[in-house]
Amino acid sequence: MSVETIISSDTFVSHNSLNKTLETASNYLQTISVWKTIVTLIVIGLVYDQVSYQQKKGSIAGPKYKVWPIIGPFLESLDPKFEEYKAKWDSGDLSCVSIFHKFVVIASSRDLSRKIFQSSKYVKPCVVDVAVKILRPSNWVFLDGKDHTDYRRSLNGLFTQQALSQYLPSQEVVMDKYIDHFVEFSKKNDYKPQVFFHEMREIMCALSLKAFCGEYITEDQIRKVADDYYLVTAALELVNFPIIIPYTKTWYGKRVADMTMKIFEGCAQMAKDHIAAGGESVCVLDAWCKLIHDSKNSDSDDAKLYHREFTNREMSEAIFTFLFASQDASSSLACWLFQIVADRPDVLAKVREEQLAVRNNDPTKRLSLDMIDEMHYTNMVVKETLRYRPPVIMVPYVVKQAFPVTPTYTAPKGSMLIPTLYPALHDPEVYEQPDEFIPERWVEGSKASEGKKNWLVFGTGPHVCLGQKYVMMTFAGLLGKFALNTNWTHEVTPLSETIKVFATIFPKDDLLLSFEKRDPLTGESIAK
Ligand code: HEM
Repeated sequence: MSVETIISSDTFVSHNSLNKTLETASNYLQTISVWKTIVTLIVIGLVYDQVSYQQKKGSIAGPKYKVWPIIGPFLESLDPKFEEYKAKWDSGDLSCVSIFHKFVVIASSRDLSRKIFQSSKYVKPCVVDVAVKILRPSNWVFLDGKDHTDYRRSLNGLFTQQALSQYLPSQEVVMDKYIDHFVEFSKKNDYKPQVFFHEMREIMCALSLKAFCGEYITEDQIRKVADDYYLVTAALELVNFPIIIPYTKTWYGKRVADMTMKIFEGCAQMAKDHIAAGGESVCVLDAWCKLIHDSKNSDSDDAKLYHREFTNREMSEAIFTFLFASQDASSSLACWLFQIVADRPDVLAKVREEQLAVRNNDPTKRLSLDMIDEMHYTNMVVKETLRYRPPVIMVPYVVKQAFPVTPTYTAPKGSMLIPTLYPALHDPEVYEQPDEFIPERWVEGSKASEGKKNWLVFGTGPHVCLGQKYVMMTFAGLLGKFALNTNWTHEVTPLSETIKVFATIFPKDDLLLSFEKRDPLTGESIAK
């Protein structure tokens, strides 16, 4: 047989077998049904999902496998439980969970949390997709890096001691109004304790709106925003549909946000006119317009921040972020503060004693920043409430580029990285008996007051809370006035100390209270 014959017969044989193979494959392909293809794709998807999870998880704590493929613990995340979060924090300094395609890393030690807050090169605040639509893409809160730092500098001036003291008189008017309202509300229920969760949200909203917009916002507008604002919170929950479909939560939320920003736009114009006419500054919008106005005659670096036009729309968007940032956290603090103090008559007695002392026994004396600075014990009570029940327990950030969080773990780009606040604020090394409420732990020079690294209530780093001084001032003033002018009772239920997570944290029984008017000098309840 010639070489050619061998080659050609071999070729013939291989052609023959190739044809057979193709035929068999084609027959096979014809026999497999669509569902088999789907099953195969699903299996590939599941395997990919598990492998990708293992790769991202590396050595940190977390479920060995995604127990619920693809969705992960999505169903649990719809109804988050504080105890489940706590178990997660206790499972390791870094732990993880994967929901759908989102890989989430949770940092629960003080130092890792601080590191994340301060690593703006690697992370930025994580906002739910729909937030951009509700708060609008042009909103300053979505700025990052230097743009964010510069914008923040222009807002810092609105929350200095001097600026805050201007807002206090109109805030005090709101406090007086709500003292009467809480008493009236209680009277209608024969002074039997009833749910005060909604009333606390309302007073917080009214206080903020007065501080932000002063007299430019009407009582009706305040009531409307206070009534509807919860729809914005619901629309911005971590788990929500990213597209706005009519008559869904996000649609209602956007409507309320637009309505509120429209009101703020009008207020911004009124503030501009008022300051241009030489008017006094009494609210955040005034203070902002005044800074812009005064900067015209200066070339300092700070003044240059205001050398451009701030449109009414831009100002309204910023004011909306203040309301958005403050409403849930402040309502949470208000609920815990009124509950905790009512349950501890010794604490309330000390607050009352101090309140009379700082007013030289004249309970009609109006609030001032100097007076609030003298309320050492009252301030400690507010601070201890923030430590004991920090309104914000975690702050979600997103990883911009692979982030070596520890020498052995790098958080992948695109993952969610969550520094926690609660564990640092319950660290037994800094706070003895961390689960006890002890205002005295904050006396000057104490371990707690020196442990500044643990004080993460307001975050730290470039995004640290803009309103922290405002919070301390408002709550010391508020607690003082209620302590002097009302006797309030709290009905303790088995759920009072159980923590409910709704963006921030609240007592699970929604806070059952009743208020009576009190004579500030004798302590007697005033005629019903
Ligand atoms: C008890 C009340 C409050 C608590 C516990 C609280 C807590 C926080 C926390 C934890 C952050 C994130 C910080 C970070 O990422 O490092 C934050 C950010 C912020 N807070 Fe507050 N906050 C409160 C009230 C307020 C109020 C009353 C305002 C405004 C008047 C406000 C304005 C802001 C703003 C604008 C940011 C974002 C800052 C930025 O991205 O640069 N907060 N807050």
